[in-house]
Parts: sequence; structure tokens; C-alpha cells
Amino acid sequence: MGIEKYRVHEVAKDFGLPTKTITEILTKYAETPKNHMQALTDQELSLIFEYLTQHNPVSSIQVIFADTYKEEPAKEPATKKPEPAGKAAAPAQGQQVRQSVPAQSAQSSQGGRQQPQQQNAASKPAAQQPVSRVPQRKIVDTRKGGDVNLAKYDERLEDLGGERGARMQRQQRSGKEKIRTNNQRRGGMTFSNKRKQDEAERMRRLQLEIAKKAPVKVMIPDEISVGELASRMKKTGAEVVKCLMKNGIMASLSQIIDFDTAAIIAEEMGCKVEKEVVVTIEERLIDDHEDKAEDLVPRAPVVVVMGHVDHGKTSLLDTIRHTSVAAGEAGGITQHIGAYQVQVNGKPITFLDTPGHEAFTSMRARGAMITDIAILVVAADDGIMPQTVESINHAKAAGIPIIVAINKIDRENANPDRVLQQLTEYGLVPEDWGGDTICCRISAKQKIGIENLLEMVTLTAEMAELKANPNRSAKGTVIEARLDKGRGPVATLLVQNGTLKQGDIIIAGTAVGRVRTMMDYKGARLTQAGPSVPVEIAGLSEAPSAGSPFFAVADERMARELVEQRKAEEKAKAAAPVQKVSLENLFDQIQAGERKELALIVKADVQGSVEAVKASLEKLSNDEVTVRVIHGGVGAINESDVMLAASSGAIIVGFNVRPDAAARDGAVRQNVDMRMYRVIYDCIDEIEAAMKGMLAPKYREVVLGHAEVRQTYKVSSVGTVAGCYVQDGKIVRSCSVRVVRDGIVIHEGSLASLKRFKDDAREVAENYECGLTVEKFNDIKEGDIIEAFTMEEIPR
Ligand SMILES: Nc1nc2c(ncn2[C@@H]2O[C@H](COP(=O)(O)OP(=O)(O)OP(=O)(O)O)[C@@H](O)[C@H]2O)c(=O)[nH]1
Repeated sequence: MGIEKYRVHEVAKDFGLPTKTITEILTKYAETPKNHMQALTDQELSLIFEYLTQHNPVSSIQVIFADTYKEEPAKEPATKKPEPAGKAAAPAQGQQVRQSVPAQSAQSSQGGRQQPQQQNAASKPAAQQPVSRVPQRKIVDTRKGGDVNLAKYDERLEDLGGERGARMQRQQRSGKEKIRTNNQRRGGMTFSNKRKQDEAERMRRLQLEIAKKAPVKVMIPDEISVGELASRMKKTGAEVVKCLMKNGIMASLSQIIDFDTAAIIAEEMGCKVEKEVVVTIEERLIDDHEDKAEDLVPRAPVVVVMGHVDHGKTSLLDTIRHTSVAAGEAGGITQHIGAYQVQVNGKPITFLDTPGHEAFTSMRARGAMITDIAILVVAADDGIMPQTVESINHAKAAGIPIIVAINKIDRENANPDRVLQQLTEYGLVPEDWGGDTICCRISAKQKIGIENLLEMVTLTAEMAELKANPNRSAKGTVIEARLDKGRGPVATLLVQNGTLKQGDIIIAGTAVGRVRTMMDYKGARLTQAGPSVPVEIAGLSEAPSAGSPFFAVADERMARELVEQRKAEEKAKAAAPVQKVSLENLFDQIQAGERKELALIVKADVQGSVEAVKASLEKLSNDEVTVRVIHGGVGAINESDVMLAASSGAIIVGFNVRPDAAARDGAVRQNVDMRMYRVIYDCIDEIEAAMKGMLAPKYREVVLGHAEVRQTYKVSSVGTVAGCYVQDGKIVRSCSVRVVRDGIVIHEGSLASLKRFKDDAREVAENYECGLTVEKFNDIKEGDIIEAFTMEEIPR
């Protein structure tokens, strides 16, 4: 077209249109919108022409010719001044011109020269009709170029250039053709594009519709938060919460629900459920497959010795060890490694060489079930004592058989029958009396009845059909571990399944390493150890904690990765509070189906109270939750009670008793809920309310401190003054106090006075002495503990 730098505003001006109209056309149809100063490409120009052509149709063909004539003279007036003739008749003439055009069309070539005068006259009305100007422009550029002028040029070119001209002409034609078809295509494309878009939109809607109808497939892992489930089902959180509520589950978006619940909800909401199997490093690393029955072979039983203080546990363990060693290899030096094995009639028995139930319970608290049988040592001259009862309850809670060893029968005042009688009170009916509890009379010191006891152990083990598969990688539990100056971390391991070999890579808690050396309890080097064999090994990166499970693994790199992961988890766990059972969360746990049993430990000042409370509390059992007192005893709440509570998920209930310092610390550390009561009915009411979710404790007791009574003075006008030493915390004048004697609360009330030397004191801090009197209580004795406490409102 030969138009160079034809700017938007120029085009607009030429068409007599506002620049905005042109830019609008471009915005609508061109690829890039333009502002008024920008130059237009040929394509954009033709686009504008095309648009204006389509939107400004010409009324008749005459107009075109009229314009053709008008166009040329338009250039000439500058040189040739138009004659002012017929000025008045101009409008009418303009009309005439248009009508006369057909007659002139035949001689169109001369038209240009013959018309100036008329044109001049016609130019005015044309200017007065801006609407008609637009089509005029359009026609000049497209039609005129094609139909009139080009044909003329073609003729000339043909004459002039011959072949070349013909070629050019062809090119020109095809070029023009191209432009046209391009234009046509453009227009067509806009149209078909729209259709295509419509079509695509329809298809999209259709697919959506189908997708909506087809059930969404959701992958649900073992546990999932309500929010995550909602997003996986492509539903809103509210919809899911509503559905959960419909099913009787009150859960917020962040709450975790198990697979079964999630699956029910998902199916109800029209989804197809698939279980998501998440393979952790642990699962990849640790071979935890079930053994086939044919691979299993009998293994030695693992036995623990329990009982009351001084009833002879250590003596019994020593006797057994020495008897067996003496019998096996005379003069053999035994090494203490926390566990050992003895042979009874060619059958091995593994003893955990850690007397007492502390170690046993602490392991169980970690979930380690390592013992198969418990030997309960009861001194025949002493009978059943508090720790004997604890031991019975620990073993019962672990679900292992108990063999009673009635010890010290050599003593003169030994009364084994009384022990048998007492045992029945704890549900252990001796075989002699028609029950199924094996009771052996022994003397650990005099080595009487030991063999029989051991035979009974093997017999019990046989009954239990204890088996393991020695042909797999080893797994077991850490019995104890320490840091040896020369050998580094050393651990006693009990292999529970498989065979541990020297050089194996093992992982135990956050410890990892290769088994560098392996020894049995006699200190003899071993290259491998099968099921139920205790060994001491060196080679771990650190000393693992007792009770941790260990595994022999194949991939050291992955094992180290797992250790790192565990360390990070431990760190996170240490930062997060542990969710254990308490009366406050009991109802929630029952509701969530997490708790079917409420385990309680009852401690009271007298046995009568224990029995009464036990009976009343167990009667609270209902369809949803069973109340079970797993241990009851007389005396202060001790660390062992706390450990049992921690390992069994129990709440401790105390009547007129207090926890000792170790128990208090342990309870805080292990998050064990301890409830102290003075009246049985208060306890029953509170637990009943907690089970029904109606517990509304508004106040919480805060212990301020403890003072020990060192001296007492009788002052006639005031009563008994106690000279005390504040052991911990502080004693505050306005606080409440309880007087505790041997772990038993003998009085609860408030202070009548608090003095430092002769002056009244508002409070007395730790490690200071003070004098105090208790309101309406004068029976204070030396050695009593004054516990100071206040009631604090629990913020809701
Ligand atoms: N006469 C007699 N004394 C025994 C017998 N068994 C143990 N004793 C004695 O009872 C006391 C306590 O024995 P231990 O074996 O230390 O008792 P324990 O149960 O291990 O005690 P703790 O380790 O304190 O829990 C020791 O003086 C033993 O000598 C026995 O069969 N006969």
C-alpha cells in the first residue's frame, strides 16, 4: 500500500472518526492494542478497513463512483481553482451527480477531467454528511484498487513487460487473493474460534457433570485430619463436619480421625475409598513380617523376679546363677550384664537380673514386653506386703503367668500357709487349694527347693509354647546400656526373635552401629546369639535407653537416616505436651472411642478404704467404659504407683494419702493425673461426672511448699507451736495446710499463725525456719510434714 508510518490518529483523522474508535477496533480485533501515536502495520490497517467496510455499508453503487470522481479532484483544487458556478444549486447538483454517475461510467477515464466543477459543487454536501465519508474511503482503497485501477495497470503491464508482466500480474493477483483469503479467513477464524470456544466450554461442562456424578476416588491413610479428608474428597470442611456430626462424631477440621471413620464418611459422601499405604523408612528398613508356623522353634522363657523389699529377690537370683554356673563350669566367673541364662535339664531359662518391678515396669511403660513369666518372691515369715501386691498387679497388668516362690522357709517363724491364704485374697489360688497358681516353697539362702522352682518355670514355659524363628534378622529389646570408658557405649540386649550376628548393623532408638563385639553373661565371646539369648554388645553410636527395641538391619545409610528422623521426632515430642488420660479429658476420649476402660490406682490410709473405694468405683462401669482398679494399696503414693499408672494409662486416686516427692516429680514428668480426696463420695461423684462429661472443676489445688516439723512447744494460750524447716517452696500465712504423717493426711485446715523468730511473717521461703500453729489442731508431732497449698481458679 506504500503507506509508511501511518499512525492511528492519522487514520482516525482521515476517516473523520475519533481516535478512540480506531483504537477500539484494534483492541477488539488486532493482536496488540495501540495508542494514538503508534504506527500501524498493513495488516492492522486492512483490519480497520475491513471493519469499517462491514459496519458502514454503501447505500448504492453510484456513491462509489461519485466518490471516485470526488477523490481525484480533491488533489487538484490546489492547482486548479474551482469555478464558483452554481453555488446556490450545489446541494441539488450533488444529488444530480450521484444520479448521473451510471451514464458516465462508460467513460470513466475522462470523468476525472470533466467533473471538477461538479465535484466542487458536490464536495460541500459530502462534507456535511460525515457518515458517507467512511464508506467513501473504504471504497477507494479496496474496490477501486481492484476493479478499476489495477485492471488498467494490468493492461499496461502486459503490453510493456510481456512475460514478466504476466508473471507479476499473476503474483499480484495471487497476492491480492491471498490478502483477501487472509481477510476472509481472519473473519472466519474469529467466527469459528468463537464456535470452538463454545464447543470447548460445553465439553468442559459436560466433563464436569460426568466427574460430579462419577464417585471421587479418595486415598485415605491410617489417620487423616478432617480438613485433609475434605480437600481430598473435593468437599468443603463444613460438609464433612456435618456428615461426621450426623454420624455422632464431633470433630473439628484439625482433628485427626482414623481410617475406618474416614472411610465411612467418604463413602457416605459418595466417594470411592482406597487405603493409602504410606511406606515409611522404618517399614522399608525393618523386616517385621510375621513368621510362618513351620519356621518357629521353641525358645527359652524370659523370667523376671519380683517381690517386696528384703524378701530375697537378689538372693534367689544369685543362688540360681551360682547353682547353674557351678553345675556347668566350676569356678566360672560370672559377669553382670543385666540378664543371664541357666540350663535346667538341658533347657535354657533366661533371667532378667534386675530385681524389683521398677525396671520391669519402666520397660513396660516403653511398650517393651520382654518377660514371659514372673517369679513372685514372698518371705514366708513376713507374708504379703505392699510391694508384693504391687508386683502382683504389675504382672497381671502385663498378662504374664505368676509363679510364687515362698522364700525363707528355713526360718523358724516361717508360715507358708499364711502366705497361701493371703494369696487367695489377691486372686492367686494355689494349686494345692484347687487353683492354678504354682507355689514353691524355697530357701534362697539354704538353696532349698530351687530346682523344683526352676522345673516349674520350664513347665510353665512349655505350657506357654514360646517360640521364635532363629533364621531371620534379629530383633529384641535393650535391657540396659552404659558408657564404658574403654569400650564406648555398651548395651545388654535380649534377642527376642531371629539371630544377632557379629558385624550386624543394628538400630536401637536413636543409637545405630555395627555389632563390634558380642559377649554372653559369662564374658565369653559370641559370634551369634539366637532368640531369648542375652548378650552384651559394643559398637553403637550412643547408649540406648533401657526398654528400647533394637533391630538388625541391612542398610546402614537408611538406618542412620531413620536415627536422624527419630531424633527430630524426639525433639518435637519433647516440645509438645503429652496427651494422657485425666479426668478432664476422659469424657472426650470416651466419646472419641479412644477409651473403653478407665484404669485406676487406689491408695488409701487404711485397707478398708481401698476395698470400699475399689468396689464403689468398679460399679461405675457402664456400656461405654469399664472402670477397673488395677492396683490398690495402703500408704503414700510412691514412684512405683506413678510408673504403673504411666505404663497402664491409669489415674491415681488417693484417700487421705499424699504422693511422696519422687511420685510428685514422676507424675509431672509422665503426665499422670493424681486425685486426692478426703471423702469417698467426693471421689465417686467426681469420677462419675468425668465419665459423663459433666466434670466442671473450677478450682485446682496448687501446692506451695512443704515444711518439716522439727520441734513442738506447748503454749498454754495458743496450743501447739510447731518449729518447722521449709524444705521446698514456701509457706504463706494465708494458705491452707494439711498435716501429713508418714504419707497420710491427718488434718486439713488453715494456719493460725506464722512467725519468723518472734515476728509475724507473711511468708517463709525454702531453707528457712519458722514457727507455726494450725487452726483447731494441736496434735502436731515432730517429723510431721506441713503441706501448704491454695486453691487456684482454672481459667476457662
Ligand atoms: N533365712 C533366710 N534368709 C534369707 C533367705 N533369702 C534371703 N534371705 C535374707 O534376706 C535378706 C534380704 O535378701 P535380699 O536377697 O537382699 O532381698 P531382696 O528382695 O533382693 O531385697 P532388696 O534388694 O532390698 O529389694 C538378706 O539378708 C538375705 O540373706 C532365705 O531363704 N532364708
